[in-house]
Amino acid sequence: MSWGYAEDNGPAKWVANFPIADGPRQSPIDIVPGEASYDAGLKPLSIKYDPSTCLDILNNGHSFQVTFVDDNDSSTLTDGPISGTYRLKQFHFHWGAADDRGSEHTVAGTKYAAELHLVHWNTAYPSFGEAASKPDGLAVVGVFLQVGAENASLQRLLDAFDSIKTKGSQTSFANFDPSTMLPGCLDYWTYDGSLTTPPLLESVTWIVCKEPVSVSPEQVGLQRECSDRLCAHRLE
Ligand SMILES: COc1ccc(N2C[C@H](O)c3cc(S(N)(=O)=O)sc3S2(=O)=O)cc1
Ligand SMILES: [Zn+2]
Repeated sequence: MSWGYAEDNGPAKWVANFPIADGPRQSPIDIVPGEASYDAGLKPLSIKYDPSTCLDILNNGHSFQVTFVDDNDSSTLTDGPISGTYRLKQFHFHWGAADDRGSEHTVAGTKYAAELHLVHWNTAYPSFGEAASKPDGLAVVGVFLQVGAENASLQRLLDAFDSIKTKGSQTSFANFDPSTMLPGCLDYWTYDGSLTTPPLLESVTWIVCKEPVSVSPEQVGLQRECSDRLCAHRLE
């Protein structure tokens, strides 16, 4: 039985096959702004994405993932809490069955409708796979999505979701600039954590943006409808 989000293979069961689930730096966490310490040594994030590195969009059975060419430094994350250069590998979303839940991180207990994860790997290591097992190997930028105005950038993704209905399917997806999905203000919370799904590796420097971006109720509905199909395929 592969991992998923159902009763018999969901997060409470992952520790059976991935004992690191009981590790010291597991994500997600509840971010309590009042308890966060201000670090004047932290720099602003420096994000430079090249839309021509956008490759394809795939339905991996748990989410929709947009993958990027990462054989050069065209799309990178630098500064912020990290040192060196991290390359964008992919981004994906987490959402739930209703508008009041879906995000993985919470802010003083508040869940958002969805959460975008932009996954980057440290070029100090030879490859993504190598970096993924190192404590400073990955850096994931998290952006909360809250229900409100329509998000034009997201709409282009949702239109593409229609053509990858079955689990494991993918389709080419070119010239998408993920920085169009970032909030205007890039203030962030940061902590050392892990992948939020198996293999749950404790190799992620989390960088969670304080400002959410908006999605319309219809857009969340569409994503949820797609995810229901994903759920259906999950049960396959
Ligand atoms: C062998 O090492 C591996 C390392 C990573 C992965 N991935 C799959 C994970 O599900 C996963 C979870 C991510 S999240 N929600 O941003 O914390 S990012 C990510 S992944 O695509 O990098 C696969 C193999
Ligand atoms: Zn994620």
